[in-house]
Amino acid sequence: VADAVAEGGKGPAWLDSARMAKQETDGTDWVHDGRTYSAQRYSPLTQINASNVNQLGITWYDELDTYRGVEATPLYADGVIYNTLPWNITMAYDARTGKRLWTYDPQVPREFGRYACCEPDARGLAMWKGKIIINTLDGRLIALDAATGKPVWTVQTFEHDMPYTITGAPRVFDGKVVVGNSGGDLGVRGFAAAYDAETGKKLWKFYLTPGDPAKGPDGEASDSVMAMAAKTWAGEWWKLGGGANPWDSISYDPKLNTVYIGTGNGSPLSWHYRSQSKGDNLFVCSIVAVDATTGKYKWHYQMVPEEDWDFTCTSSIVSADLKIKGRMRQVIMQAPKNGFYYVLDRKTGEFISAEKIAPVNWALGFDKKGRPIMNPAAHYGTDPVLVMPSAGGAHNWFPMGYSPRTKLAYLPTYEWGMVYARDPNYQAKPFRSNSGWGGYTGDALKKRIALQAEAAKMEKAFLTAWDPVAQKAVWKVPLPRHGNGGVMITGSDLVFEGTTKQTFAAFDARTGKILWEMPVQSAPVGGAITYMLDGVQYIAVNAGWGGGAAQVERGAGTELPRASARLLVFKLGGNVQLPPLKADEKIPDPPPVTANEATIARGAQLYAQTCQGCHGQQAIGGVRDLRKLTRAEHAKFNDIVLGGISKDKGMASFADLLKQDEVDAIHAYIIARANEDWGRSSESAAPH
Ligand SMILES: O=C(O)c1cc(C(=O)O)c2c(n1)C(=O)C(=O)c1cc(C(=O)O)[nH]c1-2
Ligand SMILES: [Ca+2]
Repeated sequence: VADAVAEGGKGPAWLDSARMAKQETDGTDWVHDGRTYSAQRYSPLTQINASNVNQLGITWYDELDTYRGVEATPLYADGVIYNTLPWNITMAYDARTGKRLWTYDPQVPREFGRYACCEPDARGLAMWKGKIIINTLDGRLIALDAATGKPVWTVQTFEHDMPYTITGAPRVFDGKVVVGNSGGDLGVRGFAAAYDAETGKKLWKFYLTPGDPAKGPDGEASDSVMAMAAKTWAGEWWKLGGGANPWDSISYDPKLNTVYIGTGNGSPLSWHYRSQSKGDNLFVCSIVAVDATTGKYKWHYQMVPEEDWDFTCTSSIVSADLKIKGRMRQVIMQAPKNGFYYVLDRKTGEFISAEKIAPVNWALGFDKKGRPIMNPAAHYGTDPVLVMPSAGGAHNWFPMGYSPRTKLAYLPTYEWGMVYARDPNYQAKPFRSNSGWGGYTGDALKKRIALQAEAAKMEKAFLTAWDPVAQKAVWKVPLPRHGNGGVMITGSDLVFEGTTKQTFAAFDARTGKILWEMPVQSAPVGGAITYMLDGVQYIAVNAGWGGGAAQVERGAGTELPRASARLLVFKLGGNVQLPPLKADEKIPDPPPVTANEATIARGAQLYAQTCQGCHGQQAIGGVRDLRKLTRAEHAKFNDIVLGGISKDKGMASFADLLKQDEVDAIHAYIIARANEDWGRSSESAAPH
């Protein structure tokens, strides 16, 4: 890459602290997940603006050859775009031509796909001093030579004694790579760890739930902090690990030398089964601040004590300096799944304010210290309860942004509720989905269906502009359905977002007026980036619908026919057309239903626990719509599920998890679903 040489001639993607600091005012590059350490996803570039954005068009695109969700925010430096896909397949592009310079496939063993709740996604990558740094679903952290894509060092960040995965981006903070992990919905012990970006040497590890007290200090967690946390738990929580996985946002303040770790739900998800309905369960659904050098605890703020709903405080953690009540405050802001927008002092962790971004009923308000006043009625028993928002979140991982010009935050919001009840027959199973929910029958099932129908009536989705000082929405643009993408904001006051209409759009940051919108055949869900090359401003985004929101849409039968994922690059006057969308494949003649109803019902339950993460609720859509299996594929069902013959396509054998009669029940369920929807195309499938 002849001209891909940074200032100082140190080679491509030569990012160091000095160049990182320059990003604050210089919009040429996009070198960090959230662009700068403040993670505002704001670029000062103004060449593309309200007067010309209607001329924006595609200048090149690349076929990414996957129907899985592409959630990554790409990076750009020195004429090269870096991108990462499901299974952590990573590539570099010549940004002038769109030609791939290298592709690195870390060969993630496909059986790890089953431990990813919401597809084997990768939300991003990092760079440091000529290296591109990725993590992998199976827990490796790999530094690649930015020029060649060849590994320079590799470390393993966890053992495989529990079903850990990684989907979040690694971040480099002044030479330290900080990584989190996932698995809170299955049962693991969440932690964050830091490594030296140049050598891969481990620097620190911070556990986010306490371990088995009988085992004493585990050598890596701070004893006094873990002792404090252990007091907030009951029972034998450590058996499933406790959860609190930092599966998305981890942020940093260089001046305070502080890393902010956003943590997820507990394992199991039900507070009753996790901790006997006792205690706050630190550090579940919290932001934990640690010293960047040592990993030592500084402070924490727990957004959801007594977590019971798969609320998650892993969403974007954005820093800004705000004038609040006449005083400049250094804050961090987060809109986690739980429906509130939080503003905290990033030095002390002091709670400044929180306000609802969507209907909420699990909390009734906040006390003086910022502890939520819990609504006891939202803690469900075996009788179903409608809780707002839902496990999908009023705002999930879709990147939030903040403009220092408009002083507004921008984020996709979602109004909905979900019916929760405890499964009376729950048995913890390692390496499986462990919610402790469901198992409804009889009257409980009837009540659940009625309550969920009520919740469906209030379903709304928006792009929301939020004033974090006044704590109120300034404008909201209604969008169809859940799962709208992350945002990117420019110095010309444009907000870019991918929508569930399968468009990429620009909004006026001050009014929400839509200024430009282009159909792109798949909803871009991750964050877009913008950069300057040869005096021209470009915008790049992955259009690859998928992830947790897509599962819900599939279950509701509202997923649109779409193209395989693409990296799209736009500029003013770009005039490249996408090829026409292929006609939707109809459900072919399925084998007849021969199983009895009980077997099909059992198959439905096993399907929900084991298959729907990739193949969609109700067997609709997903990476392969199983209603569309051919007769020949049906005949090979066992060889695929137990024999692993489709391993190369990402479908590893489930022989260690499923017995023959279970596979037969799942197969019976899929055949029943195919017969129900036979002759329809995916978008017209009836919801159940
Ligand atoms: O508790 C966890 O460890 C965990 C992990 C992940 C993940 O890694 O993708 C998600 C969630 N939880 C989750 O609750 C959730 O809603 C979710 C959505 C998505 C996605 O990629 O769309 N991932 C995850
Ligand atoms: Ca979760």
